[in-house]
Amino acid sequence: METFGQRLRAATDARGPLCVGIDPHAALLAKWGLTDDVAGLERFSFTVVEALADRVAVLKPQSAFFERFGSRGVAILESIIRQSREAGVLVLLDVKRGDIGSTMAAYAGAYLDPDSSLCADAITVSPYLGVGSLRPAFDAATAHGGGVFVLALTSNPEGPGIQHARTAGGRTVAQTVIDEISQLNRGAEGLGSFGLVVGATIGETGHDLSEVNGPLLAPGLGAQGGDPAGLKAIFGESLRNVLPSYSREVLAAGPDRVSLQAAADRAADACRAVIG
Ligand SMILES: O=c1ccn([C@@H]2O[C@H](COP(=O)(O)O)[C@@H](O)[C@H]2O)c(=O)[nH]1
Repeated sequence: METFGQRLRAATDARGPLCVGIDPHAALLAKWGLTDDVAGLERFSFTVVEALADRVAVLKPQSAFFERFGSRGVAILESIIRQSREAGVLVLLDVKRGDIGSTMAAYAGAYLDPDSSLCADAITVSPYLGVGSLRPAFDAATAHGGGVFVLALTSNPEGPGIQHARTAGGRTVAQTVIDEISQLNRGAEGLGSFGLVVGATIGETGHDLSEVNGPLLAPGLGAQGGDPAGLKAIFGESLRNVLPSYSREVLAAGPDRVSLQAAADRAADACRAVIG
């Protein structure tokens, strides 16, 4: 079975290193001339999938914007995950789950087991209960060829308060997460399937990403002020494993399909110029 890391590498080699987030903000629905309800959510999401599924390496639906419409929103999330995967684009579900191991096993079943209608290629998780508590997600990903991205150095300004704090051993909390994920990718053939989330806004922090050998999701480009030109300072020699991610900056170009595609192409070109 091909691993998630191998599938991601093939996708970025073929289509360029770009992830586009599907974040149906109320403000974007209004900008697109859509109603802030389930019908607007559906039109918005399917338009993005139809415009970009054969163009970008990864689509990243943000679960929160679907959950806010309850079960009918989650049903649309299920549909776009299925349609996107059928169209050949990898789906990273940004759902940021994290809990004690026994509960984490249920989340892993929901998002990484192919028998679930919410199964994606990969998910985001939070290590706040300890990286070890995420073990059921790592095991499910290994069993089913999926991927897991663990929050390490997030793009928001509140992140460093906790992520840069020092543990008893002297390393930062983020470096501890980075090192544990690096261990999981040891011995992987090609790119590992266990990734990290490292914001494109954080600048140079002195964290060592050189041993990760897994994908590095870089959100925060565009709307949050991150710029592809800043990626080298953050990622250094690990630049080749970076998966830059844009949501609002690209989505704001809709609803016209050609404009959405042009915005994604511009973002991909800007990232390719830095990452190669
Ligand atoms: O550190 C993080 C982790 C996740 N995100 C998510 O990415 C998108 C960013 O959207 P933009 O419109 O491009 O700002 C959003 O879904 C966040 O929840 C992040 O921004 N930072």
